[in-house]
Amino acid sequence: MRKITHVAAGILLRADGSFLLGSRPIGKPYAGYWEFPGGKLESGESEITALKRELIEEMGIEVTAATPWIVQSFDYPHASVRLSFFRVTAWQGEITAHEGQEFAWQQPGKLNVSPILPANGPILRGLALANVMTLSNVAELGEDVFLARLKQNKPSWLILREPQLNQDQYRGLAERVLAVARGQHTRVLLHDAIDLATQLNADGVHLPARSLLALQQRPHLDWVGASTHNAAELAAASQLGLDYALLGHVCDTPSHPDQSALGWANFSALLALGWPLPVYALGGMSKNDIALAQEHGAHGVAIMRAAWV
Ligand SMILES: Nc1nc2c([nH]c(=O)n2[C@@H]2O[C@H](COP(=O)(O)OP(=O)(O)OP(=O)(O)O)[C@@H](O)[C@H]2O)c(=O)[nH]1
Ligand SMILES: [Mg+2]
Repeated sequence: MRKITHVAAGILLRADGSFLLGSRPIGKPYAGYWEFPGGKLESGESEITALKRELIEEMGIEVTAATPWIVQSFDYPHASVRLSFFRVTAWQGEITAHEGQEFAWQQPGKLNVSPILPANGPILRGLALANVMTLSNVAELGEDVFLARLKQNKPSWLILREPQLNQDQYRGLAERVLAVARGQHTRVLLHDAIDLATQLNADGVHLPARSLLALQQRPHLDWVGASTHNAAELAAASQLGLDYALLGHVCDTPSHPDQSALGWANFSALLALGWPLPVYALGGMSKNDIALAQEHGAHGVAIMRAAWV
């Protein structure tokens, strides 16, 4: 087996959602390619320590707030790398090119520099995901109130999960929700309905764990995510190349009174295994929990009840 090179890289984020790429200096493998600043762990170093050291060395900034995000493994001709990406939201000092590299702030989905390092494709996709994933709640609100709140709140991502409805009822609801969503930039993921999502040209599908485990390959839809509860399900979602996972439930929630909560310690221990896809904390979450969830390695929070009040 090839030796694995451990790398820590930082995604510097600004409040407007833009992130920083740097060009690889002349003389290194893939010179001129764009990457996230960072570099190899020295022996005995942790990922976060390496990240802080590399960003001082390469660009003269001191990281003051960073949370673990995703872990991507990739085989290059010259090396097998395991890249631990951090979201860096605060730093001190002026960004300065210490190695003759160039820097460019970029918006998710609108890159104006190229080429990007081959391992970084999924990372750029993940950056287009909002830090809140919203789950519908027609079951409790009724359809009229739900549709009114959907127009009012305009969530950027919506999972339409209504297991109490039969197929015909769900299809009717999906058509009405999509009609609203298209006018207001809400992306809609249908729940456990790959064929329907394709027929209605929805933005994607969200799979419950049992469907995730039964799938052999990623459905051909733009966005595909899944609900997970443990390492085996996270591994299945990773292997299929899904775009995100929900992991929970983290705290007790009225929707699953019979299942015991993971708690934050188990949640972060599961995420510390290192997954190549962004993971949302699910179960008893509200927007106030975003920072806490990110400190525990999440991309953000998945919210049901609290999203519609
Ligand atoms: N820094 C960084 N490295 C990446 C990214 N994506 C990616 O595949 N890599 C790979 O990770 C490996 C290590 O990165 P590096 O060349 O920055 O390491 P370093 O700063 O310690 O460089 P040095 O060994 O010349 O001092 C390279 O094989 C590089 O191709 C990325 O986004 N950022
Ligand atoms: Mg480097």
